[in-house]
Amino acid sequence: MRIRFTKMQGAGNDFVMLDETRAPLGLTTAQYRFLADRHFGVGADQILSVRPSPGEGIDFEYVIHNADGGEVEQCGNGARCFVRFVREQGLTTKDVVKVKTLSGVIEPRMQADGRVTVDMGAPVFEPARIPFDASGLTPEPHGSWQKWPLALDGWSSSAPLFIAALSMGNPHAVQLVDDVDTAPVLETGPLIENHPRFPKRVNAGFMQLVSRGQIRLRVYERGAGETLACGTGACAAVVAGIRWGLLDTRVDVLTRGGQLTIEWAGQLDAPVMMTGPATTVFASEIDIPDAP
Ligand SMILES: N[C@@H](CCC[C@H](N)C(=O)O)C(=O)O
Repeated sequence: MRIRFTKMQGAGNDFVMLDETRAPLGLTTAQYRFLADRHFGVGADQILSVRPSPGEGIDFEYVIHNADGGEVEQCGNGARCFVRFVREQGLTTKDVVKVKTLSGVIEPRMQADGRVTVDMGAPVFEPARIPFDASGLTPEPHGSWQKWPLALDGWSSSAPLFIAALSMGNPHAVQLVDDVDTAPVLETGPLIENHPRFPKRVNAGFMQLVSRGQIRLRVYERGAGETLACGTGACAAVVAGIRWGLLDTRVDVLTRGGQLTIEWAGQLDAPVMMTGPATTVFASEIDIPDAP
């Protein structure tokens, strides 16, 4: 089957965008994996399939697949690319587009400077809703909140790991590190991602404080490995930093692929606002192997 796609990136987190507004492509897990493959396919961290309106005043629906082919609930950088994609494809002329995702309805908004702002909704802290199995763990107080101890089997360091566990529609474990350049992201990232206390696996964030208004961040993403930026990961890190009393309500997040700005007022039900770039790289067609 030959399909048309658009390659996009947001702060270096890259996407294959598929227009399924006229007809579903019906791709299998193996075909998503093929598209994401950097040697045999197009290459991407995630694949976003844009589908028609599900009604109720919502403009579109989209589904997100990680590079490993698994479907996921939410994607911050993808949400910004989505709004640029539907406008460039002539699917809408709106500046604010309502889209249904697996974790709820979000509203990306085009800004006059070309960046996109997304209301990512309120963070979720209840362990069962992340989901995070906190049974038998005693959290340590930190700022107005807490951090959870996490034992990492298979990691040699004797230093205990303390994390913030929260959901931005998808699960995140955020830890503070002295220096993101020397943090063991590639070594411990897979151990955290697959930790048995996270039954749906987790995105592992490594946050370095620069000031109360700036952090550096690396994220080892569930189902994709380390990416150049993770939008929901940036939201999760800033929320954790604010609740820990370390950050102000507006924070610039420096990732290896670019800068995002995250704002959160601090009330538990307040939405997290994310602003950042979204860029089209190229559009083309590709033959994809028949299913499995
Ligand atoms: N890159 C994304 C997050 C994509 C999904 C994530 N890997 C997960 O499995 O939850 C972002 O920008 O938020």
